[in-house]
Amino acid sequence: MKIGVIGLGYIGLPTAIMFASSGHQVVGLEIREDVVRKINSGKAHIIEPEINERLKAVIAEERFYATTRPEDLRGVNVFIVCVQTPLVDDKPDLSYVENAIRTIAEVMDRGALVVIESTVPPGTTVKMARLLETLSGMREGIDFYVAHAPERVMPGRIFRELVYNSRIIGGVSHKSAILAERLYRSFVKGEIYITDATTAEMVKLMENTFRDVNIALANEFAYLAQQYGVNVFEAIKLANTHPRVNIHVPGIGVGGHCLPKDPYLLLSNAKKEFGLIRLARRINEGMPKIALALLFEAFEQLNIDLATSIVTILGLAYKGDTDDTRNSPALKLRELLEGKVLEVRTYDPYIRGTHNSLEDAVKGSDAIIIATDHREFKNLDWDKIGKLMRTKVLIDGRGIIDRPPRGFLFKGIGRGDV
Ligand SMILES: NC(=O)c1ccc[n+]([C@@H]2O[C@H](COP(=O)([O-])OP(=O)(O)OC[C@H]3O[C@@H](n4cnc5c(N)ncnc54)[C@H](O)[C@@H]3O)[C@@H](O)[C@H]2O)c1
Ligand SMILES: CC(=O)N[C@@H]1[C@@H](OP(=O)(O)OP(=O)(O)OC[C@H]2O[C@@H](n3ccc(=O)[nH]c3=O)[C@H](O)[C@@H]2O)O[C@H](CO)[C@@H](O)[C@@H]1O
Repeated sequence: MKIGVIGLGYIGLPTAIMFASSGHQVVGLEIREDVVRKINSGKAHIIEPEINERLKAVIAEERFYATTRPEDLRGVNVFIVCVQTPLVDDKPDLSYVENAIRTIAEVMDRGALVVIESTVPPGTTVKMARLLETLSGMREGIDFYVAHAPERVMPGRIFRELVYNSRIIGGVSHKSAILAERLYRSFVKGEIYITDATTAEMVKLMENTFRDVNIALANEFAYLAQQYGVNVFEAIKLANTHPRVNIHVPGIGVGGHCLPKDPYLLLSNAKKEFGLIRLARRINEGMPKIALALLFEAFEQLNIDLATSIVTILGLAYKGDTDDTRNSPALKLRELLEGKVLEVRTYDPYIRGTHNSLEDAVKGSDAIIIATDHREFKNLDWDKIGKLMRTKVLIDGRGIIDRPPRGFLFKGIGRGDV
């Protein structure tokens, strides 16, 4: 097959590489010129295990290249849409998907298969198929085919999960789903389940909403544990010994491109709702404030003047071992602190523009707030760090410190025991 992948981000680039290494000829269309240049030089612009080796291999075999020119998609049999679907002013911004569809309409031949991998509100894939019909004058299910194949991979494990995860494929027509199933079989070893496009859209959104609501429940438990003098992590470990209980991990918040917006995408086309999903969102969005309250409490206990204090945030990424800062609670925390304290510093080994070294970031600082569970932060030498600080306050927003380090005033989300 000749495949065109539209949007070479966290999902599109690994997907393009995967199809190319499974024997297809792949062209990646990307609007960002800097990204195209970097990719064609054999270097990925995102952090993901194995990505650079795999990218170099498919470029060397001449199975893949990136381009900004839509004309390069002429002659393609399969289009895969992997563009972003963010929220803007609390509403889904589907303009990237729509633009991709308009590009496809200009270059698509009869018989083409169009797969939307981007996460979209229920009803979008059918709407996009109708738009393609209007723009091309051809009929879906007869002249061209449209399916939704939502992506379920977890950053950090993308190349493994692309192969071994099960997939849901929803066709606008049944034939579209069958064609898409055949396509994904070129590398998927997991199950492939076929359904209609709107069900597939809802399944994807339900999965992420399930996770978000469960994290909100864990966060509520953490807040209660703080008041009851309980270590919530110990309590969760014990509760999870029940055969039907699986409480998630509480923390400073829920970031990333997906979980903070997918529950809203799920609600966006509905007229009525019960409110649970929205409440869970509000709880998770409010968690940076809970971490901040712990900091203020600690400063009050030590009589530290907030206005002249220096606070260091460890981690800017939305979760451990990634460089992705989209919707990161650490950014929200920084925003909340700015203007209230004398200086807010950040250190993230994966992110340029933060302090160059941990030592640099903590020297003379009054407090450290752990906002990301990077591997590097799990076994730090707290004695050494403490010696560099002006005042030794440590707030754990990610439950990665089991025993409070000596000499520190330690507080943590869910740590009512300290
Ligand atoms: N990141 C994840 O972990 C993840 C996992 C599963 C599903 N998803 C979903 O997949 C989709 C993509 O997410 P992502 O994280 O890869 O986003 P991303 O922002 O990393 O990548 C999207 C890319 O598409 C490009 N683009 C936008 N419009 C374009 C156009 N018209 N033509 C060519 N290129 C265009 C952008 O420049 C960008 O590089 C979203 O809907 C997301 O919800 C993401
Ligand atoms: C249903 C599901 O599994 N979906 C996954 C999810 O992937 P993700 O990269 O967004 O990763 P998460 O691990 O969910 O983290 C998000 C944020 O929640 C915080 N968190 C997490 C677990 C917890 O118990 N307590 C927390 O506080 C964490 O720190 C981070 O800020 O969406 C992708 C895109 O759709 C999916 O493809 C992928 O399958």
